[in-house]
Amino acid sequence: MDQTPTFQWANEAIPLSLPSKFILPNPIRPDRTCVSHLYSIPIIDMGTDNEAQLIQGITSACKGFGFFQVINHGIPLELCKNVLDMITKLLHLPYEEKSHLVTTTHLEDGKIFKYYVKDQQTQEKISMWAESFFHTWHPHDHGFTHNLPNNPPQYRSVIATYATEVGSLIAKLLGLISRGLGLERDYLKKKLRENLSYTAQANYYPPCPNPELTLGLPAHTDSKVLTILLQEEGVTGLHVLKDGNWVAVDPVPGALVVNVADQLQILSNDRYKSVYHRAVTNEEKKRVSLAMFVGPNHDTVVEPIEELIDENHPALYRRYTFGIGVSTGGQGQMKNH
Ligand SMILES: O=C(O)CCC(=O)C(=O)O
Ligand SMILES: [Fe+2]
Repeated sequence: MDQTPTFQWANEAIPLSLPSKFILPNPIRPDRTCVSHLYSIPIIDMGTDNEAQLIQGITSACKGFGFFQVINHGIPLELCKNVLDMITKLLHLPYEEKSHLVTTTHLEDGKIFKYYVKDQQTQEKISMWAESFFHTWHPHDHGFTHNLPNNPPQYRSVIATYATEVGSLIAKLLGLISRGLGLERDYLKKKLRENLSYTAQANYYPPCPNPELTLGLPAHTDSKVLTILLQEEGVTGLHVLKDGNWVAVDPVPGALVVNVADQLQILSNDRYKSVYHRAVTNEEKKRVSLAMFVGPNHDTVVEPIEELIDENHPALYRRYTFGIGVSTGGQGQMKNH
């Protein structure tokens, strides 16, 4: 039984100083790493009529940053707000009411998990200052909502509506990304056998007494194909690695953050990069985000796209079956979704 001071479930009072089990070793503390304000990730207007320009913008963002924000994406902003509100309500429930959802098993469907990293020297687990609610989803088959909590009462219906909207956005983005790679619009969809797997992670970062000593999520890349991240406005927490510096991704009102994940890097034979990112915490404000991941199915074969390989661009990855090739790493450590 873990006797160290409890984390801070979202609804608990914040302690005056950070309990030791959250304190990261020096080299990976966020205050030790440089945060650059020289760059910001590209903002792409999905509402444009100029598709050639849209494809060009997405292509250059996938090559340069591996991240971009989309505006005029077609998902009602009111719905996005409701999603973040539902997540906040869920994680604000008294611990007794949500304890049945809490797990120590990584990636359990419909469960709340707390990430940790292992101290390289002592092998001790260091907890992240966050709660993450993980579940599967599907754009059309809303049966997945039975694995979601029924309190708050609208949680299931709000996430179901959002899932359909995000599904359409993903379909559109996969088409534009395919075109940007010089391929037919439905290439990636077909390559992934139209048989995609969908997972989601809602993250809640309570205010933290010493944000310089801990993280909300450690540096990681996402393991699927594409991630669509909805983040709360008015508080910055996401950092993206660019040329060795961390770049803060300030929320743009109404925008969603899109990032290339590992399988798209492999499919594109490294034309596009799956980039390290992390979440930092904040002294005054809580922060909420929802990452919607789309990836290959367990039995889908992944390999660099044939059309992108020639003498000058030899295949950089071997062919493998997604469910076998993906290493989950240590339980609860990042590489995860
Ligand atoms: O909260 C964030 O901004 C980052 C979330 C994230 O990277 C993830 O859930 O994989
Ligand atoms: Fe991530």
